[in-house]
Order: sequence, then C-alpha cells, then structure tokens
Amino acid sequence: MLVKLPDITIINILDILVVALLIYKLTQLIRGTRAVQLIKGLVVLLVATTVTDWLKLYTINWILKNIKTMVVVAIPIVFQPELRRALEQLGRGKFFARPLDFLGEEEAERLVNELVRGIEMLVRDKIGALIVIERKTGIKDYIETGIKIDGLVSAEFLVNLFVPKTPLHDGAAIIRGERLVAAGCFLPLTENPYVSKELGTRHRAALGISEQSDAVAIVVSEETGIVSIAVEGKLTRNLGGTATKEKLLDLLVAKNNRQMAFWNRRSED
Ligand SMILES: Nc1ncnc2c1ncn2[C@@H]1O[C@H](COP(=O)(O)OP(=O)(O)OP(=O)(O)O)[C@@H](O)[C@H]1O
Repeated sequence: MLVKLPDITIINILDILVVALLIYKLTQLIRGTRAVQLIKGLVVLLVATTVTDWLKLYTINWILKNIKTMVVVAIPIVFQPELRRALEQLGRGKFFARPLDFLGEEEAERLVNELVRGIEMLVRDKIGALIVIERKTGIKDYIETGIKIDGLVSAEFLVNLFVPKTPLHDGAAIIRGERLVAAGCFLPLTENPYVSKELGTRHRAALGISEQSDAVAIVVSEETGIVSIAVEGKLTRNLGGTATKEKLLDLLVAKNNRQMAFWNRRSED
C-alpha cells in the first residue's frame, strides 16, 4: 500500500530551511555561554514531563508542568543581559556574522611566534600576565566583562597591556583569531579543591576558563616569572621558551590544521 505524502511546495522547503538556519545561528550564538546549561536543563524537564504524562504519574507530572511554567517566566529575568546582547547583535546585523575566526597555518604560526616573543619579554621584566586564546567554544560572556579592543596581536602590544599600574593590566587579555579583542577581562576562578595553595587568583582564573571552555590560558607569574599554560582544567607549569612554543604550536596550529584537513576532506568528498 502506498502512503500518500502531503504536497510539498517550494514555499514549504524554504520555510524549513529558514527555521533550520535560525536554529543553527541560535546554537552558534549560545555556544560556550551559560545558556547552554539552561537549554540542557529545559530538554531534561521536557522529556521528564512527557515521560511522566505517558506513564500517568499525575502528581509528578503536575509538579513538573508547574516548574516548566516557572522556568519560562524566569528565563527573561535571569538571561536579561544575554537577550539584550542578542537583540543588539540582530540590530547591528552581527547575528549572521561568523562567531570565530579560524586561522590558516601561516597566521596561526605568526600568532604563536608573537605570543612567545611577548612572553619572553614579560618574563624578562617579571610582568604578570594572563592571556586567553579562544578556540572552538565562544567565550564572549567573558570578553564582555573587559574593555573591548581590536588589534592584531604583537609581542609589543601584549607587553604594553600588562605594564603595572596601566588601566588594562588587571585581568585577562583575550585573543580571538589573530586579534586581541579585549583586555581587563574577569574570568571564573577554578573550584577545583586540589589546586595547590601556592597558586593565586591569576592561576586559578586561567584554570577556571580552561574548565569552562576549550580556551588556552597562558599565565606569566609576576612573583616568579614562571610561565604556565592551562588547558582543559590542567595547568602545565615551569615552561621554558622552547616548551612554551612547542605546546602552543601543538594546541593552536596542529589543531587548526586537523580542523582544516577535516574541512577540506569534507569539501572534496
Ligand atoms: N578572576 C580573575 N580574572 C582575571 N584575572 C584575575 C582574576 N583574579 C585575579 N586576576 C589577576 O591576577 C592578579 C592577582 O594575581 P595573584 O597574585 O593573586 O595570583 P597568582 O596566581 O599568585 O599570580 P602571580 O604569580 O602573578 O602573583 C590580579 O591583579 C588580576 O590581574
């Protein structure tokens, strides 16, 4: 027996494509922000409500339905800053811009060279610094806690930012692609109870951002001049010039190339 499909018109296809594009853009917009946790929670709540309804667990179902209503009312209040930002971006036409600038091999190598040169200068002058490099997870929640700047990364620019007593030296500088996009940013501190008591808030902030995202955080200690790199909640300490360069090349260039290779492979299929 043949199942008769409903008539599908070009308009229907266009309708579906526009909705798909909007959902895709929305996921890109919230990727790496605290809204992701909320969406996960909502999905769990929706599934639980449907399952309890299906199993005829009336009391639990009544409670879950009421929680759902409360959550829907609470969202605009709790996420007011994010919603305002999204609407602003929509107004400025940034909603459809690419959220991340992925680098080619040459640009990534240039970035690493400038970083390493800058770190050497910071170490030499014992200037404390916290530099975060955004990767796939968007960290704009944290970028917006600082002062926005937009300049090509160079060693001199980096050192200048962290000179003590200058307005932007406190907090973290954030790099997106080849550009320094913000300075003086406030990062979340790690809540890991096993972190050595010797480590102060600069190192804890580096660990914190590496737990919350896939960003790479570089710390130059003001006290000791020691260079450390935090990735995925782990801090590698006492990195010399060569080790710093190798680690950054591994984290930024090799990953990028793998990503590019995957992309090229997909487009050649
Ligand atoms: N949450 C945070 N986000 C970003 N930067 C922070 C944060 N907390 C502290 N910092 C930075 O760390 C500096 C203080 O570092 P502190 O001496 O406490 O840390 P430390 O890990 O011992 O580093 P150092 O070895 O350089 O002294 C602050 O001046 C500020 O620039």
